[in-house]
Amino acid sequence: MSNCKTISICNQKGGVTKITSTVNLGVGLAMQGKKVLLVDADPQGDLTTCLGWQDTDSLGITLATKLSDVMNETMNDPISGILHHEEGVDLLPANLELSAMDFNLMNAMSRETTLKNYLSAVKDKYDYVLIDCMPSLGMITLNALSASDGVIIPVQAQYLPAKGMTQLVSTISKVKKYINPNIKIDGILLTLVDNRTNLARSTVEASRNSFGNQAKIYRSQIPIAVKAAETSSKGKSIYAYEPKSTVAKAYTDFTKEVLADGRKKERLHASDAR
Ligand SMILES: Nc1ncnc2c1ncn2[C@@H]1O[C@H](COP(=O)(O)OP(=O)(O)OP(=O)(O)O)[C@@H](O)[C@H]1O
Repeated sequence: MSNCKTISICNQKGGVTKITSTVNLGVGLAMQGKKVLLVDADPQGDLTTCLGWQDTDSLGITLATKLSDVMNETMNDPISGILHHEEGVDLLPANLELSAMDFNLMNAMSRETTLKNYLSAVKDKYDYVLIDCMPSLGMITLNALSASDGVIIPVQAQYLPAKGMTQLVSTISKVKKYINPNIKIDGILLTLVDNRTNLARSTVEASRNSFGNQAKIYRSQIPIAVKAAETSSKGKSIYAYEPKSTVAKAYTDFTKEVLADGRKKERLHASDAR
């Protein structure tokens, strides 16, 4: 059995730092010696451009290619087309071709598990697969959830998207019931936190109160900072761009929490096996 853990970074609300968190968690895990594959599951290809591949249209092989290969049973080399970033993470990129897949998957034999089937061919090469989900709950996101052991939900602390969260939690519950019994919400990551004001502090507290019963809220919070916003145009993680920043420190702490969850799971498996 593969020891790889697959995590979807998911929230159907846009602009909550899904991409930034995927990059910095991924590179953070790689810095701790883990082998990491990032999967861009958004046709906008923003994770791909954020990591430095600006011209996404020129990419010959993307996630769309891999999903088509699974559907048409034409997969020859699952690893081909995976890109290597200089900070030690691999990337399965995306571009606009992925937008057609939401429709194409509708008619596929195992439409919800096509991505899972692809990942099963590459998982043994990685410790973590992180899937950056698009801000909607369509077929591609359903495929991401069906392939995942865990979900991390970045939430902008200043807003209380209670309704959106309810929808997402209910979708994850349905995926668990009908498709993927192993999935669990690993936790909620409070992002874009501005701790300088009383209002911000009280909204973080309110977020804890309103989401705390749905899932764990990570102790680490990602502060709002211009330097973090700048990384998306630099093709780098925050550790390479501004290693001493509060955001780099916050993502390092968050990475440690994610690793600690992984170790807890390993211990549980080991004691189950005894
Ligand atoms: N800690 C931060 N402080 C300030 N700005 C940030 C921070 N992290 C990310 N940003 C900026 O916030 C915006 C949204 O971040 P990001 O693109 O990661 O969100 P997203 O949820 O993936 O968006 P989308 O839903 O469009 O895919 C980007 O412009 C990004 O550069």
